[in-house]
Amino acid sequence: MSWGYAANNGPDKWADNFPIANGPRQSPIDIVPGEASYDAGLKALNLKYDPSTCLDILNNGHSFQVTFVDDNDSSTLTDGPISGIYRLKQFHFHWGASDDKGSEHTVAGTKYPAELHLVHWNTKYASFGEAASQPDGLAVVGVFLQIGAENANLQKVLDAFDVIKAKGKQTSFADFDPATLLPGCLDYWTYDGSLTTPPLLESVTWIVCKEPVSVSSEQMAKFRSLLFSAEGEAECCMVDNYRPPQPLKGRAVRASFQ
Ligand SMILES: NS(=O)(=O)c1c2ccccc2cc2ccccc12
Ligand SMILES: [Zn+2]
Repeated sequence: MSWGYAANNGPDKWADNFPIANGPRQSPIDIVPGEASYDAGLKALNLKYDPSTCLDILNNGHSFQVTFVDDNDSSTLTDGPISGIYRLKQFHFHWGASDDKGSEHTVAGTKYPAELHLVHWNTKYASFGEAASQPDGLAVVGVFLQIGAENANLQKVLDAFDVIKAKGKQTSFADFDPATLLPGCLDYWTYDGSLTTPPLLESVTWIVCKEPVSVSSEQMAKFRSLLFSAEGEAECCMVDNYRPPQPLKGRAVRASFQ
């Protein structure tokens, strides 16, 4: 039985096969703005993405992801809370069965309907896979989605869903600029954490933007048209693919803004 988000293989069961699920730096967390400490030493995020590195879009059975060519420094994250150069590998989302839940991080208990994750790896390591096992190997930028106006940039991604409805489906996806999914203001909270899905490796510097971007309720319905299940299996809607907040265990959450 592989991991998932159902009652029999979901977040409460992950520790059975991945004991790190109860580790000291697990993600996501509830971010309490009043308890975050402003750090004047934190630099502004420097995200430089090249749309020509966009490769394909895949339904991996847990979410969908847009993958990028990462054999050069065309699409990178630098500055912010990290040192060195981190390359963009993929982005994906987490969302709920209804608009009142879906994000992984929460803000003083507030859940957003969805959360975007832009996954980057530290080029001091030879590959993504090697970086994923290092405490400073990965950096994920999280962006909350809130219900509002239709997001025309996001729509380009949603328009590809019809051909990746089932688990394992993949199609080419070119010339997409993920920077168009970022909020205008890049103020952020940052803390040391983990992948929010098995293997839950504690190798992620989390960078969570304070400002959400908009998504319409109709667009949220489109997210929910994807399937966890593969072709030929009983159809299972891809919804509620989020891990709930985990214990902070003494970690500091820093803010790049006052
Ligand atoms: N939710 S997540 O960003 O932790 C995450 C990854 C994070 C770092 C590296 C690889 C990751 C792959 C994921 C694949 C599916 C869902 C979340 C994933
Ligand atoms: Zn994620």
